[in-house]
Amino acid sequence: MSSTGLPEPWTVRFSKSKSRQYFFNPQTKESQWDEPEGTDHAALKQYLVDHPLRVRCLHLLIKHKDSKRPASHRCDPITISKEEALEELSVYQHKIEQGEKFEDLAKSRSDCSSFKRGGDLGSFASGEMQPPFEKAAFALKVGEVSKPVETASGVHIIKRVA
Ligand SMILES: O=C(N[C@H](Cc1nc2ccccc2[nH]1)C(=O)O)c1cc2ccccc2s1
Repeated sequence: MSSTGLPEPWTVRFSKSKSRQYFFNPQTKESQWDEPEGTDHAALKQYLVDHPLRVRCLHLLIKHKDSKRPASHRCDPITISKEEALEELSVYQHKIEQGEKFEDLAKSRSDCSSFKRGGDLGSFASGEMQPPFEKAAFALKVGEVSKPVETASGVHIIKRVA
């Protein structure tokens, strides 16, 4: 039995088209919706808590002059340095720690087009977002807020919501 609770060599994956998890056997190339015979259901449940297949996050992005797309609905072009962006982000980090609503802060300040949705990026799987963002997002527990995360887009605070 592997740490997944599934009998070897079965793995658990996520079907985007059907928006649900499925099970895949890399040896036989079989795939199926139902848990394979002999699955330890409690162990699989815990595994998926510790290794979510997808997460849903809000984020607040502050871009800087070296961002890969230094443009924003808020102002063009973006001229602040990365250090200034990090300085400003720490102000928002403090506001969040003081209980201000993440969505409101993202709506008013984020340079990502997701600002319209309170910074909501929807749910995503591994491989869909820039690696530093993915690493930080998947390390969060539901409800947790990250420390500043740097990507090619700028500097972010991430809140995992699911
Ligand atoms: O890449 C996007 N927006 C970029 C900025 C950006 N770069 C990111 C990098 C990682 C995660 C989110 C990110 N947002 C932009 O507006 O210049 C996305 C916008 C949206 C909007 C809704 C859902 C997903 C996404 S991903």
